[in-house]
Amino acid sequence: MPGLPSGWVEKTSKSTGKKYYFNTETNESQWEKPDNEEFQVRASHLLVKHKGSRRPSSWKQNVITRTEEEALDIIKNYHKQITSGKTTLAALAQSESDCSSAKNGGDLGFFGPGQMQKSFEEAAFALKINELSGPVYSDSGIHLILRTG
Ligand SMILES: O=C(O)CN(Cc1ccccc1)C(=O)c1nc(-c2ccccc2)[nH]c1C(=O)O
Repeated sequence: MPGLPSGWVEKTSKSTGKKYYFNTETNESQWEKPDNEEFQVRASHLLVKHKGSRRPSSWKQNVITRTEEEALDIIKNYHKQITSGKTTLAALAQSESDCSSAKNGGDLGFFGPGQMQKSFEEAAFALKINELSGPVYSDSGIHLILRTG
C-alpha cells in the first residue's frame, strides 16, 4: 500500500477504537486514509489477450484463441503504429483493446502501488509522463502502457 503523505500519522480513536488519520502539521484529522498523489501515476493501456490469459475472453471476442506469440506480434505492430504517429494509443485501445477500459480509450485513471498486477505496476511507474512502454506481460495478457499523469 502507498505510504502516508508527509505530516500524516495513523491514530486510533479513544472513543470508538476506529483508526483515523491526523496531520501533525495542520492538526486536521480525517477518517479516510489520505491519498498519496506523489505515489500515484495515471496511465492508459492497450491489452491483447491470448489463449494463456487468466481470462481468455473480452468484450471483443467471447473465446480468445490467439497464441501468446501472435499476441506479441499484434502488440509490436500497434507499437509501431503509435511511435510512427500513424495513430494514438487511445484510438487503438478504443477499438482493439481486450480490456474493459477500451471504452475509455484505455484510460485507467490514477493508481498507486499495490493496486495493479506487479509487472504492470512496475512498468507503469518506470515510465515518464507521455512515455510509451514496450510489450508488458501480465496474467491478463500483453499490454502497451502510456503514462499520462
Ligand atoms: O485477469 C483476470 O482474471 C481477469 N481480468 C482482470 C479484470 C477483469 C475485469 C476488469 C478488470 C480486471 C482481466 O482479464 C483483465 N485485466 C485487465 C487489466 C490488467 C492490468 C491493468 C489493467 C487492466 N483488464 C481485464 C479485462 O478483462 O478487462
